[in-house]
Amino acid sequence: MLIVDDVRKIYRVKERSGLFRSQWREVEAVGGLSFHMRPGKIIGLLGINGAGKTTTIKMCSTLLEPTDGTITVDGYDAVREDRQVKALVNMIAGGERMLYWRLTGRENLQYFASLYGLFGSRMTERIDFLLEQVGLTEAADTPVERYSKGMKQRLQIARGLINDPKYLFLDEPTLGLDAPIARQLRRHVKHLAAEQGKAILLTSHYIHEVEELCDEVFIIDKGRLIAHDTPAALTRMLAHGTRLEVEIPALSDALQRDLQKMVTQHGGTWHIVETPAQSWSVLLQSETDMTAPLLSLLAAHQSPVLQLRTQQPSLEDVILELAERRSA
Ligand SMILES: Nc1ncnc2c1ncn2[C@@H]1O[C@H](COP(=O)(O)OP(=O)(O)OP(=O)(O)O)[C@@H](O)[C@H]1O
Repeated sequence: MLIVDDVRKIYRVKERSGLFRSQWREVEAVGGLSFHMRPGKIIGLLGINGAGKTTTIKMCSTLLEPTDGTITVDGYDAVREDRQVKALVNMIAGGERMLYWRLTGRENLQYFASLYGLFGSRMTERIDFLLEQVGLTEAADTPVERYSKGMKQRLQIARGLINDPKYLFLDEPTLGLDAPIARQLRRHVKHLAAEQGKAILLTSHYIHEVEELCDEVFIIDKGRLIAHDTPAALTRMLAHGTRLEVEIPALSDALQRDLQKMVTQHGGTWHIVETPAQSWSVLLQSETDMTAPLLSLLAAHQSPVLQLRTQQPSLEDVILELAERRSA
């Protein structure tokens, strides 16, 4: 298990305070964060304001030392026993950092393998296996500068798996990827956890991605934990109300007046979302379910219902609600 226990990180930043003077200012990037990573589980780290996600990942992967608190990985201390910890962890960042463009995919992997002390036939076997796993066997000997975005991202995955880490950190892994490639990558991440038992920590600005992949979500604001649960429980706990979208062929003044009356009685709101040719689409929001009164109102106006959809609140609504509360 990877255990982050009450970890703080303070950066010291030098700032000019006059023409010839400068002074040090402290920035608390992470302030007393605790969580666990377990085999086969994917946890999501979602941030609100300058949350400290990247700093946390860097501390867990031994690239930065915490100012306070401890990180232990299978019993090894991430600061004192960083060599043992390095063998157990790895990080995959989105974008195109960390790859050497002039080298081929295989050469890139050979370089990173050598950093982990892998040489000879063990290295060749591992690289062949990973190239196969990410579907780059054919392109293995092509320079990376000729790879597409999706191929570079798959090579990043192979790079992050070179030491067969038990704990894997994915920092914005789908950043800038086209939808089909991002979907393929999400499938791969699920597979790594479910089939290979990797413990995965994911940060992403795409909240639907976190919702789809993560067993648990930690929401942090300015380096502090403000909510932690499964995506479903967080959604139930925080996002209130229901949304109804109804499509009708006509929206008379009389119907608009009665709709307004009904919505006011339920303490809700309504507005027209789109007006495709020959129909009207209306979105209604309230704390209580308005389906039954809406249908009887439409029946009273002899208005056919072309479509009726109920939208449940999403994790995205939860994050927006939390962000609003915290800036209020
Ligand atoms: N090297 C550094 N020196 C000083 N301050 C830093 C440094 N790195 C990060 N910070 C500050 O620490 C805070 C947390 O930064 P961090 O990059 O960890 O957050 P993040 O959640 O990953 O942000 P984002 O989602 O914008 O990438 C921010 O206020 C940032 O300005």
